[in-house]
Amino acid sequence: MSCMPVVQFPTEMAQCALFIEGTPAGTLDKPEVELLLQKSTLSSFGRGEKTVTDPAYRSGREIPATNIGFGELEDGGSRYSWKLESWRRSVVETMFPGRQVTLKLYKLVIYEAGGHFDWHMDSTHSDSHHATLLVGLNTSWKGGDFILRRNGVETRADLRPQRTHSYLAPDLQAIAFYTDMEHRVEPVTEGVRIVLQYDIEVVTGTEKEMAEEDFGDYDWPLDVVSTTYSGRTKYLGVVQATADKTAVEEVIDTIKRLHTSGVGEVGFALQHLSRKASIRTEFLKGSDAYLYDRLVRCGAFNVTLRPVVLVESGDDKETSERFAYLFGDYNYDDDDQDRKESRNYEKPSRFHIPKLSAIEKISSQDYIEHTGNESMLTKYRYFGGGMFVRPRLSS
Ligand SMILES: O=C(O)CCC(=O)C(=O)O
Ligand SMILES: [Fe+2]
Repeated sequence: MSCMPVVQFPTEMAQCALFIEGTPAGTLDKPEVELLLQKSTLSSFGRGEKTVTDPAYRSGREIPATNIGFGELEDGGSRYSWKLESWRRSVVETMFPGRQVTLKLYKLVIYEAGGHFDWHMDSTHSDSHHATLLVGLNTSWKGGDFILRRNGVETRADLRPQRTHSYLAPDLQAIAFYTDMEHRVEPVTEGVRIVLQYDIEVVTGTEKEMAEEDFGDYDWPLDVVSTTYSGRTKYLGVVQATADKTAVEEVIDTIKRLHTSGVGEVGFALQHLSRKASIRTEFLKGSDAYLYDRLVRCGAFNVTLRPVVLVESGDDKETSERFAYLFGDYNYDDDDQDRKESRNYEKPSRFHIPKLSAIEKISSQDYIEHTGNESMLTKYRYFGGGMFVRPRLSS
């Protein structure tokens, strides 16, 4: 098992003060609901390249990050920054081991009775934005469960504060998930549901080196992740959909066998979707990151990542076969710079992709129509990637 696509964790009630446009609006454990409602605007969402409002699809209100401030009620220390750092660590340990990540507040969302948000993947706000963190504030509501879906497996999460012991104050609930996880918010039937939403960004290159100098080394080896995670997760369905060690060893053996039998290159689809520009080793997630790591570490392979496109062989959904081709090789405008630069890269043959693959998902009309919080320019849309494995020539 490796880095997890979703993690839920409790976080102690924080008494840090909340400000909206500079006006005190209570604390995270006692927000001024009326004021928050007053300061909020109707939420829209992305429908392809357009941003629209449609209460049948999404009904809710929001306050953008630029209008939100945090402070301390009590003297000493910086409670909000401590909270933020503890959330960040929880996310790194479980979802991005060995990476440096930052949390950026995106907005505060409010759902009153009737409020809901139908299935979507979150729109991404930069090439390094790879996951979302939600923290439910201490208000009371009924309904409004948060449902995640991956490979057809649905998991339910409740962001209402929860008590671990009758004599303790309830904990706030946080949940983080990769942006390409489909999710929805069920209708709230009573009360008001208020959630802080953060973009989780993966820091790379020189930015990363600077951050490491500042904060020391927070990197955790992949193998501790399963231990860290097992105490926390309820998401068995999702866990099973990620790679396990045995499966990875089998994949390695199979690739070696294919290479020995004369196959020059073995290609397969990445499990996780991202922007085309984010199909890079430093942004690999979940089982993709784990598998890549194993393939490279075993020393026998050269591994490349490429954007791929899905092509179906026939009109009939049941009998047609799905193949992936390198982006640019199949009736596509050949303006992809990466590809031009890799002219000496020999074309791999097309490869099969399984029925439930993520790449198939983004080809569906449903996905094209719903792109999260806002519209997505075509170049920023979710894209499928492929991992291509050649034998490493021994010198
Ligand atoms: O309110 C929530 O739990 C999350 C809402 C959501 O999915 C979104 O705003 O993208
Ligand atoms: Fe979302």
